Formats: sequence, C-alpha cells, structure tokens
Amino acid sequence: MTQIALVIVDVPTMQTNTPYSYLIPTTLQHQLQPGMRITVPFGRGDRRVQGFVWAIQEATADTQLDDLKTIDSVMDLTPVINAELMSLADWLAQTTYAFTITCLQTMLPNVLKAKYEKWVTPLPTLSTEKRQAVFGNQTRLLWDDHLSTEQLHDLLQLSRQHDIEISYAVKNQARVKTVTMVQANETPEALATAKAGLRKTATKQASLLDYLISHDAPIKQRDLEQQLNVSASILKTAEQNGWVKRTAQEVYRDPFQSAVIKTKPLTLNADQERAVSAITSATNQQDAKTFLLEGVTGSGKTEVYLQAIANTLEHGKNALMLVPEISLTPQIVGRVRGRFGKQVAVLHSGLSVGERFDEWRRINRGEARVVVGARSAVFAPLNNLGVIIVDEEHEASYKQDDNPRYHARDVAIWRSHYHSCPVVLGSATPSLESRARAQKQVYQLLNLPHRVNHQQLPDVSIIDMTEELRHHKESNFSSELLSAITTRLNRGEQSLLMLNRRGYSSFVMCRDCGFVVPCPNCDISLTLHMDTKTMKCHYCGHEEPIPRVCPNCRGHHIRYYGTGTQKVEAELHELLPDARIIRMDVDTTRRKGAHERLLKQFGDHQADILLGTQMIAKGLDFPDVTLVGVLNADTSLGLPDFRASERTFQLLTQVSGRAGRADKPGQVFIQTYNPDHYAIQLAKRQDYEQFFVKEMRLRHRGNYPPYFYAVKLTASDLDERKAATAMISIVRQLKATLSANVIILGPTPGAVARINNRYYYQLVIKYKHEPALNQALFTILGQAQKQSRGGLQIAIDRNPMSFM
Ligand SMILES: Nc1ncnc2c1ncn2[C@@H]1O[C@H](COP(=O)(O)OP(=O)(O)OP(=O)(O)O)[C@@H](O)[C@H]1O
Ligand SMILES: [Zn+2]
Ligand SMILES: [Zn+2]
Repeated sequence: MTQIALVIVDVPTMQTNTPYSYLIPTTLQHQLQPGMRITVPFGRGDRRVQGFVWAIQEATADTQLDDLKTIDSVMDLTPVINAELMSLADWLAQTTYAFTITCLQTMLPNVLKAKYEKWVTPLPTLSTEKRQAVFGNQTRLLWDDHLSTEQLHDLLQLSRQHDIEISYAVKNQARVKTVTMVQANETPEALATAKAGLRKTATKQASLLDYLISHDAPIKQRDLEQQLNVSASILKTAEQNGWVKRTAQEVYRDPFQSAVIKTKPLTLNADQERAVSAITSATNQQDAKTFLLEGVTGSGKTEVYLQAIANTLEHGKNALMLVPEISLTPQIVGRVRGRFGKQVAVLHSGLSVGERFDEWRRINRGEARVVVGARSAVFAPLNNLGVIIVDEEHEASYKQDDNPRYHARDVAIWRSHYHSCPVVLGSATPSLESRARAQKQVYQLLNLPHRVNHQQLPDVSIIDMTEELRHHKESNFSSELLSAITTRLNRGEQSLLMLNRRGYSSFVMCRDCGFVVPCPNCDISLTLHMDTKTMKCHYCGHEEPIPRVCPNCRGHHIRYYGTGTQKVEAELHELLPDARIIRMDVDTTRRKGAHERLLKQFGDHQADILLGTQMIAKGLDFPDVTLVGVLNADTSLGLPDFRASERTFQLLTQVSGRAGRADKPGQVFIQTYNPDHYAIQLAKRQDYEQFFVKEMRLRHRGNYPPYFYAVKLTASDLDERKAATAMISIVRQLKATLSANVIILGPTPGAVARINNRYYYQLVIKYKHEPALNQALFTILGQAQKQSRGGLQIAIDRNPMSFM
C-alpha cells in the first residue's frame, strides 16, 4: 500500500492555501508523521520549497501516482506541530485571512525557522552496534541535504525509539559573560618561603601571600582586591611570580535564575474563594467556560490564578498563563515560579534564541507543566490543559499587528474548547468587548470588588495644568505634586511618576520658521533621541544627526520640544537634588535583564522615585509606594480613535492602582489639561462600572464596537494613485456584495499616509451580521495577489485595535 502525503507548502499565495499531494519515497514509507517539515519540488521549475506534512493517506486504486511529485527530504525527526496546533492553524487562517503556512510558521520557535546547523546526536539508549553503523567514529552527524533517504529512514526509526535526537547549533549571540577568579598556584609551604624572601617594604605582597597561604578556594579578583586593598598590578606580579593563577569563569546570566522566593498559598478572602471555586469546578468538570475576573487593582487576582493553577496540577493537568509583554512584568513571573518552581517554563522576547528553544523543548517533551508567556506563548505545545489564564486581558499587545493578525485572547478561548477547560480573563479594567459579553452572560463574571485586607483604593486628585501654568513658570511638576513627592522623601516612602508617551514624542523645531525635520521616507516628523544624539524615524528606522542650523531658513534657533523622560529626570534632579531617581524607558531597558534589575533596585529601596513611561503602569506591587503622579494624562486622549477614552481610563486606573497596596494608604495626582473629561473624572473615582455604562452609551450612539463588528482594510503601494484606486474599487465591490446595513468609512489616507515610501489608504467596514463578508474578503485577497507583482499590498485586520 503506497502512502502519499498532503503537504502545505511554504509559498504564501491563495492557491497554495490547501494541501498538495506528494508521493512519499519508498524508503520513507511509514516513517513520516503529520506535523513534520519536509522539502518538496514545487511549481514548473521544480524549485525546492519547505512544507509541512498535513496528513498522510493511503493511495487508492484511482490515485494517479505517476502524476505526483516525490518528497525530497525530511527536516525533522519528530513532528514540530501537533494535531491541535494544525487544526488551530486552519482556524486562524480562516478567521484572520492569513495563509495556513504563515499561521504554522508563527507557532514555531525562531530557531526552527532560521538556518542553523542541525546535528543528530546519539542518546545513551543507543546500542553500540547501531551507534557504530550510524555515526561511525563521529560523535554526531551533520543533518543536511546530503543524507540519503536510506539514512533518513534509519534516523527516523531511531528517533521513534528515542535513541537519537536533533540539536541546533545556536551560536549564543550575546557573548558569554565572565569574571576573573584568583587562586593560589603553589603549596602553602612554597608560598611561605616566598614571603620570607620579600623585602620589608613589600607589605601588600606579604598580605596577599598570607591570604593565599590560608585560602585555597578561588575568589573573584575584584573581591580580593577590595578585601586586601591591593591593586590589579600586585595580582599581575603575583601571577608572573607563579604564586597565583587567574582564570575566567563564566557567570550564569539567566535572568530568571535570580533567587525566586518560595511561596505558599495564601488564605483566600471570601471573594477570592468564590472565584477560585468557580474556576476549579469548571476545570474538574471539563467545562470550557470563559470567566471574566473583574477585580480592582490590588484585589488579589494573581492569587486566584495561582490557586486555580495549583488545582489543575493536582488533577494531573497543565496550565497556560498569558501576561502582556512579559519582560515588562518580571514580578508576576517571579510569583508563578515562586509557587511552582521548576515546573514553570517562561517564554518571552527577552530570551535568546537558544534559551527560548530550550524552554519550548521542555514544554514539547512534557517536562514543563505551567507555561507563562507573552502573546505568542498562546501557541505553546502544552497537552492536556486544565486552565488558561489571560492576565490584563484588555492589553492591546495581545493583538499581533502583522499576519496572522490574531488576538491571543481569541486563540486562548479556541484552545479552551479544544481541551474542554476554562479560560480566565482577568483585569481591573476589562476591555469593553469582554465586559459586554459578560453582561450578556456569554462569559461568566467573577468580581473582586475590594482590595485585600480591606485597604482603601488610593485617593486621587486631579490637577488642572492650565491653572498651574497661569500661576507658575513652565514646569512638568505642579506645586501639589512636588510637595507630595517631598513629603514622601521625608518619610522614606517611594513614589512612582509616569510620563504618558503614547502618540507623543520629542522633536526639534526651528524657532524662527517653525520647521520640523521630517523623515525623508515617511510623512512624519523625526523623533529626538538624546541618548544617541540623533533624530530617528519610528516607522522606517531612518536616522540622522540633530541639525545645528535650520535646513529651511539657515537660522540658528533650534529648539527641543516635547517632554522626554530624560528631560523630566533632569528637571527633577534640579528641583530635588537629594532624591535618588531610577528612570525606566526604552533607552534604559534596552539591554537584556535591565528591566528586572531596575525594578529590583527600586524594590530594594535603592531609589526614592521610579520615573517611567507606560511600562511602569501595570502589574507592579511595591508595598512602600504611597504616591503615584501622572505628569500628562492627556496625550492618549487626543488620539482620533474610538478607543482613546478607554485606553486613557485603563492607563490612569492601572497606574493609580500601584499606590498604597500594602498597609500604608496611597495618594495619586493626575496632571491634565482636560480635568472635566469623563475618562479622567471616572479614573479619579476608579469606577470601572460607571465608565463601562457611559462608554457603552457613546459606542452605541456612534455605531462602534462592541455594538458593531469591524474589519479594517489597508492598501499600500509605492504609487499613491494605485493604492487609492485599489481602495475605491474595493469599496465598489463591497457595496455590491454586502447588505445595505454595513457602514463603510473611507477610503482615507492612513494615519501616517506614507511609510518607507509606500502610500497607505484604508477603510473600515462596520457591520452586525454579514454572512457574505468572509467570502468577499477572500475574493479581494485573491485578486490582490494577482496584482501584487506590481507592488500593491492589501492587509485585512479583523477586530482592529484602532481605526487609525
Ligand atoms: N488572600 C490574601 N491574603 C493576604 N494577602 C493577599 C491575598 N491575596 C493577595 N494578597 C496580596 O495582595 C497584594 C495584591 O495582590 P495582587 O498583586 O495579586 O493583586 P492584583 O489584583 O493582581 O493587582 P493588579 O491588578 O493591581 O496588578 C499582593 O501583595 C498579594 O500577595
Ligand atoms: Zn528655520
Ligand atoms: Zn521613516
């Protein structure tokens, strides 16, 4: 019986979205499995492309075997995509208008996608004869195109018996970090003799020899220098004399290696108890329910997650927990590891390719039972899930803004149905969508209305900055906020200051003619970066020096505008010279582990003030922070987007929630130019429910989500006219196909009309029920594909995070 493989090839076009049939070579019959990657000849020129084995079938009497091309080679010893993820890829392709191949690739760790050397290595179980037959005298075998199908056959078989495995030669991109260690190189007797021969004045050398005589364990050179108060040159001479040897020792840089404190489950309060028992009973009854855990800041949501996970593990099942951009929330990772130790795997972008792959393999082998990770961790190949948690479910970073444009929350819910397990969406400020679904009882609402220990929510004051400006000179700090910070300094308490940078940036402008330096490739001005002393484009990466003379009028009055964190820090230093400040923004957290280090320093009271961008708004739990100041609440309000109020409310409520979380009460100051705006007023009261009611009314009136669904289409082309005409004809086509109830906004130029020399046009379709829409969009994509050689690109974004 001949086997044929159905293969999804790595050629992203509409035509290749369904599997192609390939003949499996005789020697590889019954060796391949779905989810393995292979290479196949494709197209008229038979060029070699990669593909995934989608399914394996027995040929029937009708199969025209002669018409089939044959699989070339195999890339994996074991499947890299399991059955669940294959059907998930199928669903994703359907719902995000992406290609199945793109979805499959998205689920793989990067190391499998890139061209690393692959080696086959024997495992201890491999018999000596087999070892000799396969590896000869080599310790490992390079896995490349030169392997014959016979060899592949043997290797696949050995792999199934767990006798061999594949490893990837990932060169650690970050250099190995080392410290210099010093150790005695001679016997104590010999050293004593050396000491006896020293001149009387050589006291430093004498004390070094004394140390070496009584210690033989290696010590860090730096520590030794400090301890004995000797210089590096003394040690160098000692080495030349043969008294010591110096070695470079690798230091472990795993950012999560840093001590996690083991924690025990806390005694739950009544609200937490209710939430945990609802979730655990869904786990135990295999009920694929979606819970919305709405709990005010500091209400102990994390403890609810941890106990729901503990229950899952007790029942022999595994757990997945998503957190927004995990490098931003090292605290929460620490808490999960503190409870579940080595069973936890962590996936996030801060890990090197190799580290990430190691974690992925631990999950794939079933060694890790709890996975914590950011957006793409939702594809972690965990089996037998008992609970899925999506923390801070309202976070925009859960949506991928490139193909496939998936929302991790939707994928989590899909997986919960696959595994018949509950999913918990948690937030102090749920997205309107999720809260509306809870209202309609599609999701089950669980409430934590109080802070733990009945601590009050912090007292929030709004400061009208127009008033401030009238009375004082221009400053980032109102007098109220400044005196509140001073009080904290005197009391030895800590403050958190947030600068809202969304949709806001620093730039330079000519004071004489008003000229602002634009990007040559995009229709946007360049952003000022003081750390590198350059101007950068945030869209295309263009970079140039800060001009000294105005390129427009040759004037010399260039002025720096905008409130960068660096500028605020400088002002703060001037106002409060004694305050110790930690600044946290993209510039200070670029290096690996920097984020966690800064937070740790702050937690250890090495600073009085943590000054940062949005990255300090979420998830932080420091007991001695009693003051939060928002320097500019308005910048995100001004954006022309239907979610602007929601985003602002969420941000202000979240950041306010960082104050007064332990026994000392908290205080918050919000500086704004729009003190009467409802998003700011309701954030002051931290009244999510009121905000929900008010905002829903406005969304209803404006026909916005969640009352309407939305799809955003974007066309881009090097030629502006082509992008615009494509959009106009798409609108015509949609109007002809869809019902009269749809609302089409646009086409309009994109929020940035030109990026990297491509022109963007967009339109937004709002609808309630349009059965014909899906097909219409696929048709549009198919047509666009045919024109894509000309450079036209169409992107479809379902449930877009913004209409901009
Ligand atoms: N049952 C409990 N008993 C005592 N302390 C608790 C209990 N539950 C949680 N805590 C503590 O209360 C603090 C706040 O809890 P946690 O950080 O989980 O709140 P949260 O709801 O996740 O907050 P946020 O949404 O603001 O990040 C933590 O320090 C936590 O250890
Ligand atoms: Zn000028
Ligand atoms: Zn640019």
